[in-house]
Amino acid sequence: MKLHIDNLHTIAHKDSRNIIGLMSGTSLDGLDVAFCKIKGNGTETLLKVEQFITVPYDEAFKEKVRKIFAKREIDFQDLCLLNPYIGTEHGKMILQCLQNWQIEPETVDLIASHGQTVFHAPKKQHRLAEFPNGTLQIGDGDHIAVTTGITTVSDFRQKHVAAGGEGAPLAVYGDYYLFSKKGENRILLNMGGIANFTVLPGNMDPELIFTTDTGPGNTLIDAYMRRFFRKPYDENGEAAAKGTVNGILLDSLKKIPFFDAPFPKTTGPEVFNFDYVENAIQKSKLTSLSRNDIIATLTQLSADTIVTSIQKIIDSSDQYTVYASGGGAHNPVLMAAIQNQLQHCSVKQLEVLGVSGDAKEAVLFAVLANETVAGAHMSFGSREGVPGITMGKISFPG
Ligand SMILES: Nc1ncnc2c1ncn2[C@@H]1O[C@H](COP(=O)(O)OP(=O)(O)OP(=O)(O)O)[C@@H](O)[C@H]1O
Ligand SMILES: CC(=O)N[C@H]1[C@@H]2OC[C@@H](O2)[C@@H](O)[C@@H]1O[C@H](C)C(=O)O
Repeated sequence: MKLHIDNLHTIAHKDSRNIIGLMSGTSLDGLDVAFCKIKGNGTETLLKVEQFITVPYDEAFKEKVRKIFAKREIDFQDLCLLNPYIGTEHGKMILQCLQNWQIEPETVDLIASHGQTVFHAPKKQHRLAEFPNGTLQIGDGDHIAVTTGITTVSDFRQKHVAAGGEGAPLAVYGDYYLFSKKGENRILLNMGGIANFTVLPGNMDPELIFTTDTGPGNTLIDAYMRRFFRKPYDENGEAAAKGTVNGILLDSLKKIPFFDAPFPKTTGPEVFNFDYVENAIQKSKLTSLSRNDIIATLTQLSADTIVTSIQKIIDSSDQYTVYASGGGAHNPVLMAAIQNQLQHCSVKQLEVLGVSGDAKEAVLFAVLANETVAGAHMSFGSREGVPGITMGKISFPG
């Protein structure tokens, strides 16, 4: 019975660990799989991303998840069944990736699985005094471990909540360990379904790092593209570029409690969804607005709320470099709208730091699992939203 613990002990003491990081984000585009070699831990972490792929979800898979995704009312059986189903499917996808990459499963030390967020309910959003922050990720780790035969670390967000956080953003830990640079003030901006950023001051003081979600990244654009253009997203911002931003709709979209709530804060498609946009359109009496104008306005909303959030946090006299990642970094209209408003910052792609912006979140979970097995205690001081903890639950395959 000691066997698994002995194995884990060996992994913890290895010079270099092979860890597969997995992320299935709010965009539901697919499973991001990053095969990483990681040495050291904490600020001494050395990372090499050996392989990366997004395994696309087929429509049937997406439909199954959408039945319960970010919904207040669901069929409880769907939730119960999807938890093992997603875990097993993710396990099978990993085995296929390993086969394609000609990597023997036995050489993988750990899988680090985020799972699929199905509901995110921070206290600031649910406002039920007797309940804490809540967040739920499914795609059970035991099923991944048994399917692949590889020890799996999963369900990272619960510890963050237990330690007083909202369960997100967790990127801040990976950002600090991998991308902090003495002498350069950095902002790591990720634009997935939801956008978030981490402020990494050039003095490396962990007490001064900061992170928050800002609101929509691509989730609203995607929802509108799906409904009206029958496309999964606005490829290269083409629809946005053909439209004109409507100021009245933009103002109406900004009038929700999330944008007035104090930082740090987190959110999800429970708030930023099709109905929220429809309500704003109805309230502004703009029902005949062209579809391209709506996409242009939604793109501007993402840019404005990202920029406003950054401006509220950093000192305008400080120079920052912004490193953008996530699918939104591929949208030139969104990127230009951000750069135009952040004149004193230079906005670059994360790739210039040697890590693919698409792989960043999957890599993050590999780094977090590395901390779970080999990390020492890190203190981030009293900064809200960044408790000094390790995260994740360990599932043995046998
Ligand atoms: N070429 C492109 N042009 C415009 N948008 C793009 C492009 N490529 C990807 N995207 C956008 O990026 C989205 C996927 O981003 P990403 O994979 O970072 O999100 P996610 O990880 O699912 O979300 P989150 O980080 O919120 O959990 C797509 O749904 C699309 O909106
Ligand atoms: C609850 C949840 O899944 N949140 C995601 C989501 O997607 C982006 C943003 O909202 C972020 O806060 C988080 O993911 C990243 C990986 C994070 O925790 O940093």
